[in-house]
Amino acid sequence: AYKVSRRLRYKVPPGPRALPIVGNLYNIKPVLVRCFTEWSETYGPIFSVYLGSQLSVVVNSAALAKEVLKDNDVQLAYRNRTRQINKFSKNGSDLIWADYGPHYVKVRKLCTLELFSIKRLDALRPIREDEVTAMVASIFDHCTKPEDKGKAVVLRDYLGMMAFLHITRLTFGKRFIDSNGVIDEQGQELKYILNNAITLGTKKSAFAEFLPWFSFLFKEQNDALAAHDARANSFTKRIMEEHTLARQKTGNTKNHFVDALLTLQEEYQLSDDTVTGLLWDMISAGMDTATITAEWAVAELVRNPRVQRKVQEELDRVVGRDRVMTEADIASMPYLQCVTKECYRMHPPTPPMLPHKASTDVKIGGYDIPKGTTVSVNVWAIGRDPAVWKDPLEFRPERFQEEDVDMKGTDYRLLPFGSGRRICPGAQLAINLVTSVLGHMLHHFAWSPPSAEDIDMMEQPGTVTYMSKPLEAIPTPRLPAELYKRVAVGNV
Ligand code: HEM
Repeated sequence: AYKVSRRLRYKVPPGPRALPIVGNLYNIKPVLVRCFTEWSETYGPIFSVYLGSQLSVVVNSAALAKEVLKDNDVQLAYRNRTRQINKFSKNGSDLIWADYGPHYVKVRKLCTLELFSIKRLDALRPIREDEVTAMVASIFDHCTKPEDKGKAVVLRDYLGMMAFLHITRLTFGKRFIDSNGVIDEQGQELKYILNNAITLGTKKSAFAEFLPWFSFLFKEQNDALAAHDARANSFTKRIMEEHTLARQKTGNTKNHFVDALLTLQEEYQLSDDTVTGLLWDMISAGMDTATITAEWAVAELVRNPRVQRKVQEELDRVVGRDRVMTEADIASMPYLQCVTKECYRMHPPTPPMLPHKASTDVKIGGYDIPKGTTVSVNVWAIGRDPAVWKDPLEFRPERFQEEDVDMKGTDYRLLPFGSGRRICPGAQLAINLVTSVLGHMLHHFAWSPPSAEDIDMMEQPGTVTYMSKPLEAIPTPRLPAELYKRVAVGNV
């Protein structure tokens, strides 16, 4: 009766037929962005989809993205927390899962002014360069072994390790790897926690969130979540204690996030749950995203040798062949920056973004969006929309030389980091890291495909867009051997 009365009161966007109880869980295809893009061709640029009984609205055009992220920014700045996420995030006491309100505003201010300030990003640059050059060194070691010469490497292995070491170092202030290159005991524990979080999110009990009839699975889920929480908390507590001790001993405050948060805890009146939640937010938001973008970028460059050569010409002109590039060189390499942008256009790593939730009734595209509805922006579809991009399926960085399009939230055609008050606070950090990774990879190596077969450019199922098949490519060194050393930094 409630549903019927709601249906009569509201004119919600059209969408695929939803069954009772399961909604559209029965006909959602595994690669979410492709499924949503197909549905937008059938039902229009705004459509409804039911995850169980939860109404979700997906928008698929730049004009509608503006309505969501600008015109109704405040009203759509809540988050939808499932029971499981509520537990993980301690009822949204972090940033990612907090509803918009005084807590959110305070924590967001802390992120903008303190964690992601230009000064701090600059102070943390040596960590980025250290990890990128360490990755280059290990690819070089591998591909120059006589038995591996000319063979393809699985790039994700290297990118994943670099991203793991970078984000954990940035957040927890430690490199969890010993002098033999083996992940130490604490690092193994961290890896376990991260993998377990993914497992918990994909277990059958996670579906119980959408299907109340399966709530008997909650018991199993609750136990697993409590055990996970205890391990993650004890890990974080130990790291925090180590840092507090080191600070007391040396009197020095380091630049990484754990030290920053502990020293600002009183000033910003942050609970322990918020400090812990913020640390894990940075790890979960900042790890896969960089790996995904860099892997797609190299895949595009292997498929487009013309573009690869053009970047290498720019690198040789600006950096030369007798030194290693640094982030400071990026400003002088406009074509490399266009390549990064083109990759974010075609392969945004979190394409339906994080769903926003309506805190009140709003109207989008002339339709009613009742309070409590979740709203997603399909930035993958927008980045490939022929109405706004010429030849959208062609990887052509030159389009950004012809027209400068901002990718940090002011142009609704290109929104890899979202826009408005919930825009990704790590956007500049991510752009710096990915551009630096690409620059180093192309300066140090020429990349070629392992066979004449075209690379599989399909996405993996899920909400983040990993390549369905990890990229394999052959690296051929192009600089003198002494330039392949890790540029290690000490205590940042
Ligand atoms: C390629 C890299 C990245 C991409 C494409 C990306 C993209 C996004 C997107 C689309 C959102 C959701 C925006 C919204 O809800 O409207 C987001 C949120 C967020 N990102 Fe990123 N991100 C990246 C890297 C990072 C990094 C490196 C960090 C931190 C170290 C980070 C931290 C966050 C946080 C904390 C939020 C939640 C913001 C909020 O809810 O207010 N991200 N990101």
